[in-house]
Amino acid sequence: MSAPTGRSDARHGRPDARPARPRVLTIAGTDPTGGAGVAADLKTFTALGAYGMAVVTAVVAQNTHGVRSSHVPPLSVLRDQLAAVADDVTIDAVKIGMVGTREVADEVAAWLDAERPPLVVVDPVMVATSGHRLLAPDAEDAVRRLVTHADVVTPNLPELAVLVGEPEAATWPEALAQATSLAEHARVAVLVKGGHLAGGRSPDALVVAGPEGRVDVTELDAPRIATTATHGTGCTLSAAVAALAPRRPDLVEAARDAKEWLHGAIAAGEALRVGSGRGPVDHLHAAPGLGERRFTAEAWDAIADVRAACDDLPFVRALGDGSLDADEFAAYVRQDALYLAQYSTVLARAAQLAPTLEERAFFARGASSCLTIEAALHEDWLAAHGPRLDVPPSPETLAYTDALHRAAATGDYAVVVAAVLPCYSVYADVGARIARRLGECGTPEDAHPYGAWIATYSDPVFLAASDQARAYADRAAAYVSRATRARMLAAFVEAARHELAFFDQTSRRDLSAATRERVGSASGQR
Ligand SMILES: Nc1ncnc2c1ncn2[C@@H]1O[C@H](COP(=O)(O)OP(=O)(O)OP(=O)(O)O)[C@@H](O)[C@H]1O
Ligand SMILES: Cc1ncc(COP(=O)(O)O)c(N)n1
Repeated sequence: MSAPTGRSDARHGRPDARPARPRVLTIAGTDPTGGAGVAADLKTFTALGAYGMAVVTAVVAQNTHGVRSSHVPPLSVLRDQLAAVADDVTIDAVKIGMVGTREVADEVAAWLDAERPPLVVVDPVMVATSGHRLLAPDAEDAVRRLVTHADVVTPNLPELAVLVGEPEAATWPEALAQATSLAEHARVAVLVKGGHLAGGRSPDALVVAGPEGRVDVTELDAPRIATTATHGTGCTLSAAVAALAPRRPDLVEAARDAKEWLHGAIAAGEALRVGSGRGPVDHLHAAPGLGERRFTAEAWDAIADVRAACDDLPFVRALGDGSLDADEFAAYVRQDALYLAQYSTVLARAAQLAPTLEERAFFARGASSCLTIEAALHEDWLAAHGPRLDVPPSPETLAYTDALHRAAATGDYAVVVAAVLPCYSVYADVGARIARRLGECGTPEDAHPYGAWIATYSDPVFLAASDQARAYADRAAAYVSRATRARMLAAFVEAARHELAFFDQTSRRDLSAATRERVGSASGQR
């Protein structure tokens, strides 16, 4: 089982009242070149769709070559900043970076005790990539205490060694053993970072100690990128976990997405040409640029052939002009009912993975209404228009539902939303054109044999749901890596092609004849 995402919003007692953008606070030091500390954290929050806030613990004169000086303002300055934020703003998550001194660490720990933010990520910053100390040696105990106030701690290998009081791990298994020991003793999830290991991989792992001595280890592996853009990677990863965790079902999903997103940022970092030392990562690598196309606009263009082909299908034409054989229609409806039962479970998965309460509710309602419609199809339409036929799912139905289940199995919300989208949009699109043609012919809906059915295509409630699903897909696509966006597009196109095959199935394999045979043998009438 995965770790919970965090405590409920005890202070405000209204976890459900969270807006779509989590309000995330960083408490950290500065970097005037913008690669690490609060600057990196605020860029990360913004790039990942969170609202960012910052409390400064230390003013650090540093660049891509190293730290020149560091100044920790009087404690009252820290206290006033923390109070100014907490007195006014509901905080959904906190990321803590450089604390610098024992006094700052203890002050922040006391503030966490008083405020109890729903999610706390501690990056136990001790030494910069350049080798300069960012934590006073006598502050290590205070950082160990601070870690016990966190939900997640994100040490690199030297920091992990200090936290557990052992020599630095030389191998990944040693690092995992130390992370397990920290998770068990400090009762905190440990996102241990293997960036300092030698070799071609840069492994991380989320280690969570559960009840009765159980420990869950989720490895998050990635190839090591040959680059100089590694300044601020630790700051960026912990900030990404804080920004994503309020909108992910658990910490595993948040850590996985944070790592994937950071990987893209590291890969794009050198192209920024910032500084001549170890440069920053590109926090904007996955953000939609000005004028960049929405995912659904791109996806819609990618299935232009499918949409045109739908209009030309004999089934769609006959449905539109009312000449469709009633048995053929019944065979289609039966497959639709079988499809909807499966589609419902995939919508339920989307609800489970959805980042916001609003999206969770939307997809859960969708899952529920699929079952209602499916039951109605059985009870009403098939009962009224022919005997109930327990036909198995057709190859087209199976192929479509298998593709949807595969998308659901990725556990990636963005991919699942893309896969379920054609059932909304292609259906609405084809239906709108059939309904328009009906209107142009002057045929009233109630005079058309399938008028009631066609009316469901253009039902305003269904069209609004279709628009909403599109908006959610665009929102999901705005904060994913290019690789995930490509997976979204592939899932969308595949599902759209299955929509086409689904519409075509009765004419293609003459299910109507098979249906007639069954009807004949079942009822002895034809
Ligand atoms: N060259 C690289 N290629 C791919 N991923 C990397 C690379 N270097 C670091 N990472 C990743 O960046 C994150 C930070 O790792 P690292 O172990 O360097 O932490 P850190 O030392 O706290 O970072 P910082 O450089 O900010 O001090 C981890 O997710 C790690 O796997
Ligand atoms: C204010 C601040 N916080 C953290 C780091 C660590 O980042 P890195 O190890 O990449 O230099 C830093 N350099 N400055």
